[in-house]
Amino acid sequence: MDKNILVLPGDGIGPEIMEAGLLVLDKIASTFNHQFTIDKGLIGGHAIDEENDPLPNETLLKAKNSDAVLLGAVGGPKWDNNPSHLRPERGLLAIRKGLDLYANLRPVKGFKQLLDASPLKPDVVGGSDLLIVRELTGGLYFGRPSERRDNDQTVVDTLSYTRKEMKRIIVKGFESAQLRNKKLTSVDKANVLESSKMWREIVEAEKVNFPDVTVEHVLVDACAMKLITAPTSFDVIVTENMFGDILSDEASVLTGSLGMLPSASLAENGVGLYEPAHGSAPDIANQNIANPMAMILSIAMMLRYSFAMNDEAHAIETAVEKVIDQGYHTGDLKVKHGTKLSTSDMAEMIVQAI
Ligand SMILES: NC(=O)c1ccc[n+]([C@@H]2O[C@H](COP(=O)([O-])OP(=O)(O)OC[C@H]3O[C@@H](n4cnc5c(N)ncnc54)[C@H](O)[C@@H]3O)[C@@H](O)[C@H]2O)c1
Ligand SMILES: CC(C)[C@H](C(=O)O)[C@@H](O)C(=O)O
Ligand SMILES: [Mg+2]
Repeated sequence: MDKNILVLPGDGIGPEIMEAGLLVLDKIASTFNHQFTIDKGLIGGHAIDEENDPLPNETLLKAKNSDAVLLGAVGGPKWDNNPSHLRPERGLLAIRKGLDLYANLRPVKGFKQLLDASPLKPDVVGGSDLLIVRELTGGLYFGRPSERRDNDQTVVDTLSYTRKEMKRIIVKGFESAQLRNKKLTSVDKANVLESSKMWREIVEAEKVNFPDVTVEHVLVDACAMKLITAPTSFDVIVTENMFGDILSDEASVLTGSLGMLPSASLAENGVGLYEPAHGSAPDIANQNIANPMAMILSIAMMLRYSFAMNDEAHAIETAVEKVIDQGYHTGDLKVKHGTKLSTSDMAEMIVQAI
């Protein structure tokens, strides 16, 4: 198959993990006889430096005309004091909105060999395997007004959702649960927020269409606690944008590192974007020590969700598992035994395992 992929390496460790990921993609192309044509584009801090725009029009156009988009990460201290329209993160929000990527799937899978990399007890973390389905184009991130008032004495951010926006992500949550272990946890703050009350109503209304799925409602604060005390009680979690952002970083602790969490951002019909759940990790950038596995597993998600290449996706996932089983890891995974590898050596090891 021939596919056109837009690659957006971004900032910080973005280019390093992207290079690692593309080595693996190359190996998939040669092994399975596919042609992946790569075009590159600017986003985030680099785009601000070169085009004075965190998401140049050209990048969005290229993304819309591609078969899928791969993104490294954006952001870094260099741009932290920029005015908000010139922050790298704005580029990320704009491409999510521009492609209508409403559904962000973040699988969290604990590997047996990495149990001791988690600060949590092995008997609590063991067997963790859940999916966070996060709404990605609404809520506080996009609500208007979002501004300072009263001579800088008041600030307003708006949490706004349409019924339609909530329904489509909730349905995605149910469908995802149907494809997994048929248990859906809907996370909200319905004891306080009007948006959450409507969210809960929609979940209740939808559940009749998914009779094989068991549904529970959990308040977000309690969910944060349960995620690290009883992680194996979860299968699929569906939640709004900011709750999903926070819970997914928390859930990464189950895997031993944020560097293990891939993600897929999907539209109703259209191009998907694949990126690690982590950021640009400026503290370890340019040292060839970042963990490339979240990026590599995001590429597997691209193969599965955008190209229906299930065997190819499986080949990557199995290779990652094999390399971990052999005791290889990157420095972020604080395991007691095994061999520590650089970013590029880890990629090479995974390539060899395919
Ligand atoms: N999708 C994205 O592009 C994205 C996501 C989150 C944060 N950010 C941005 O990234 C910048 C840094 O944010 P932050 O420090 O809060 O979060 P971060 O995710 O970049 O880093 C948090 C911690 O995890 C470590 N880490 C993250 N990914 C790693 C990897 N692959 N391998 C090894 N260690 C890894 C970092 O070294 C750091 O100690 C900010 O500008 C933020 O806005 C971007
Ligand atoms: C960088 C930031 C805007 C982004 C988010 O909050 O969505 C990040 O934290 C993520 O999880 O992808
Ligand atoms: Mg985040």
